[in-house]
Amino acid sequence: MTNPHIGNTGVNFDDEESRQCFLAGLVIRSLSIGTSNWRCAETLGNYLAERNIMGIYDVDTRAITRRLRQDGSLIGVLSTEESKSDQELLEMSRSWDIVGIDLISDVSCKEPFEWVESTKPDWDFNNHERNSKTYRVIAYDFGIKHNILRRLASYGCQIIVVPSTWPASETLKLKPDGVLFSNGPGDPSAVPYAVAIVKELLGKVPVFGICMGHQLLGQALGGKTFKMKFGHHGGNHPVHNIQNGRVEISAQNHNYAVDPATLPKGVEVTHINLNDGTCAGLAYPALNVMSLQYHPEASPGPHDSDCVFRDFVELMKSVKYRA
Ligand SMILES: NC(=O)CC[C@H](N)C(=O)O
Repeated sequence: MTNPHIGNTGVNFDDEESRQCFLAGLVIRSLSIGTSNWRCAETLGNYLAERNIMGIYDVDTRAITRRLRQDGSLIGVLSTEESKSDQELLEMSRSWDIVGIDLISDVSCKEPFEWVESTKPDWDFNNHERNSKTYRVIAYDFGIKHNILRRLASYGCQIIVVPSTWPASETLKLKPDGVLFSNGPGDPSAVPYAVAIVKELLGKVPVFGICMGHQLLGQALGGKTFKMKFGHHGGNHPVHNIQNGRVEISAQNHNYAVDPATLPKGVEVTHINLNDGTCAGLAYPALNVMSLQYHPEASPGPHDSDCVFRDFVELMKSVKYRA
């Protein structure tokens, strides 16, 4: 965390975004000595300890951030074994790399399940123009954030979540109006089985990709993804939505991006990250494809991108009534 003071609001369970905390470790500058928030259910320290997640404080995280901005992402090691020599720690760091590793399999659900919960009315920030029709959506879980499912449900979707390896043929048997490819950790080139599923569904049903889902779509359309110097991580990334000319302030968390120069003709770049000009969204109207590189469902920050869920519903609607 770059913010120096962490833990002052504690942790609440309503804000958890997956069935389990998949964090490997947390590095912060200073841990708040007290918690004060009306939603707080537990302190950050206890939350991590109960889940056996390593956390370290009193680290100059801003110095680390400056180093990473200069050199690009680096591998670090966190250990509780004080007996390890510097040499052993260096060897540990060299034994792991994010590139080429399938991080999806461990976090994806193992069986399909139905999702019904929508955003609680008190928290819903955009309940006008709601679609009353119900659209059936199959959501591929590559590490899906629950708020994506809540937002889809709030926009009138009936959702079945399926594992990352769920065959395209089984999805089509469920006669969906649309398919969502979720966010998920790691290198999109390390999961060719997922790209193959996406490819098989292209053109057969409207699809929406978010983050990892967007990268898998990029590859399925014939494009390439690449690892960025240090990625995009934060709640305030400006994005130019080319379709309506607006700038959206968005939440982003990814290390890879789609290289638009590698995409075939007909694929449109719909969104651009204004910090570095990278591709932040795609559309391929001929195949009813749309995708975003960032998190339209993220609600701790601005809600500028929430309307993309309505766009997906509109896409499903237009295909349904054309058929
Ligand atoms: N948030 C995500 O889905 C991350 C996307 C991808 N795995 C990356 O790190 O680039």
